Amino acid sequence: MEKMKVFVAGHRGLVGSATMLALKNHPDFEIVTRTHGELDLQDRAATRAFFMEHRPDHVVMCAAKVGGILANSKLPVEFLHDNLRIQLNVFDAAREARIDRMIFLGSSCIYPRGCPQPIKEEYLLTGPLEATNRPYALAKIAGVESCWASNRQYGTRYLAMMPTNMYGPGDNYHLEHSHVLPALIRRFHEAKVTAASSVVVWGSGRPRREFMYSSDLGDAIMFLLALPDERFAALTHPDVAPLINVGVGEDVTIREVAELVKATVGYQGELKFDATKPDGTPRKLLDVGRLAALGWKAKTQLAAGLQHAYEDFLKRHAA
Ligand SMILES: NC(=O)C1=CN([C@@H]2O[C@H](COP(=O)(O)OP(=O)(O)OC[C@H]3O[C@@H](n4cnc5c(N)ncnc54)[C@H](OP(=O)(O)O)[C@@H]3O)[C@@H](O)[C@H]2O)C=CC1
Ligand SMILES: C[C@H]1O[C@H](OP(=O)(O)OP(=O)(O)OC[C@H]2O[C@@H](n3cnc4c(=O)[nH]c(N)nc43)[C@H](O)[C@@H]2O)[C@@H](O)[C@@H](O)C1=O
Repeated sequence: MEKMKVFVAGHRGLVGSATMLALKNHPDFEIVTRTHGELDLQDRAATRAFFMEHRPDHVVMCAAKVGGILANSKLPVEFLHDNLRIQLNVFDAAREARIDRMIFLGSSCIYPRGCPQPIKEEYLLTGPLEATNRPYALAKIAGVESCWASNRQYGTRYLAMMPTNMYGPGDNYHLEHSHVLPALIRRFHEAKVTAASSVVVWGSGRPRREFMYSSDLGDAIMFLLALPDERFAALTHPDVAPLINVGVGEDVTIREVAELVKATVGYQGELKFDATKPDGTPRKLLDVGRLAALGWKAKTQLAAGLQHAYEDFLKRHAA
């Protein structure tokens, strides 16, 4: 059987590297990658040339401008425009190169701030968005519509996956710009090393988040890539929004997860909540029934995932 050529865009990021790990030894796939330095997806002509030359059978679109709550709040123009530009270039090039299948990565923040929980795919565009990440969410919603419009107009099979908050090996551990878990892993670790008496946790500690270990997302992407054609086609039928949630099905408060990170790192001091920092959306627990009905479920428990993530942090940053 001929191998399926898959372009993993953003293969060195948190999600892209987990996707690479899941695909690596699969005999049915030939993987194509380009680093950001080799191919800037904001460069329209270069993106087009790459797609026309390589004509992959499938694209896994993990390349994006990504960051935590503060990065999103401070750089709204970049989070909107960079993501829109990358997406327009990739979707247009994919159309010209007649790419039939794509998995586009969105995020659970595309759903309305106040929507019922757990969040079903059909709640998209039923209410106002959370202000701290509205520009990013709007870019991602445009990506969902690009998938759907292309499926309707050109008969493609483009699917948008909406993952919950991710963490795992190779995460961004920047103290200001990263997501909550890598930031807390680093802050608790540094507090342990310096014997600091307390660690700052942003916001009130009351928001709830659902956290998924990145290798589980790699596994879910692999599962969808390997679905038989007719089952993948059912998810991308032009009459249905091509949207599928991916998460673990349960959430915790930020205070609870901070306590878990503290225990994982082995820090003995106190937590101090910084109310000057934004809480963001109060809750965004995904309904993962659609993916479960296909036969996929996340495997990694939060405590075990945090342990692996901390070990990875130690290896990369604290040697
Ligand atoms: N992390 C999370 O909690 C979540 C992530 N997601 C989604 O998953 C996807 C991947 O996120 P994640 O892996 O965390 O993000 P990362 O920031 O870890 O990785 C993003 C990747 O995209 C690459 N990239 C960025 N801009 C360009 C560009 N102009 N041209 C080429 N490559 C580019 C980056 O390369 P470089 O670093 O060299 O710039 C990097 O390899 C995103 O779509 C995100 O929305 C969804 C939900 C949660
Ligand atoms: C994946 C997702 O990620 C972002 O949305 P978010 O879920 O709000 O992400 P976050 O991880 O930054 O924060 C989660 C919660 O945690 C609290 N918190 C405590 N202490 C720290 C801390 O030290 N750093 C950070 N970043 N947050 C902290 C923080 O105040 C908030 O209440 C968007 O990019 C969005 O677009 C998106 O898709």
